[in-house]
Amino acid sequence: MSSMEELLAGWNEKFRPHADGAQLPPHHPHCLACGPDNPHGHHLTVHRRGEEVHATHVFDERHVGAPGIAHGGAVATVFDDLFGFLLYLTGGPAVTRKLEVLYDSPVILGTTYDLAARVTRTEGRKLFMEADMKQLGGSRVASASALFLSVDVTHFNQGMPR
Ligand SMILES: CCCCCCCCCCCC(=O)SCCNC(=O)CCNC(=O)[C@H](O)C(C)(C)COP(=O)(O)OP(=O)(O)OC[C@H]1O[C@@H](n2cnc3c(N)ncnc32)[C@H](O)[C@@H]1OP(=O)(O)O
Repeated sequence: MSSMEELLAGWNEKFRPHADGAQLPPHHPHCLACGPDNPHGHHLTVHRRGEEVHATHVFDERHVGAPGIAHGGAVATVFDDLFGFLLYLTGGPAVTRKLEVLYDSPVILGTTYDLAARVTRTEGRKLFMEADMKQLGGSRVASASALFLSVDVTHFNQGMPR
């Protein structure tokens, strides 16, 4: 089976309907944000909650920017990937065209944060999304908005070894 055939076979399984409350599958085992087999990754676990996706996350020393504080790029990575989990609810592949992050307060290493994301609007191939990151039961530390564009699964052929 070629890599592309394997990708397509796995893809169909991932896009089956997921029950409310269910843990959603990682994009692939080595995904930087959610892949369980990526030693540098965030190992994000994400659940469906109604029409939103939710995660709790603790940034660690691998994600450090200023001492004790998460790197802004690491925070953006987690938001981008969380948006990627909404595709299991919208039912088809899409990729990030635009991502904007607002950093309200430093994201502190070793602290648990709650994240939630939702689709706010669709327009043809365009998916507009919003997300926020909060201290547990507390105030918002960052928010993000994104535009994803739906693509055919053959889009991912561009990353296959030649
Ligand atoms: C298991 C497997 C793992 C699968 C793993 C999935 C993991 C998800 C992980 C998280 C997500 C990622 O990191 S994804 C990786 C990062 N992103 C990427 O690599 C994407 C790179 N960019 C691209 O490949 C391309 O630019 C696309 C596909 C995004 C768009 O190219 P295109 O298909 O040619 O589309 P294009 O004609 O430019 O635009 C389509 C429509 O959108 C509009 N449009 C374009 N940009 C904008 C904009 N900023 N604001 C408003 N509208 C816009 C256009 O005017 C047009 O409107 P109209 O004329 O139609 O009205």
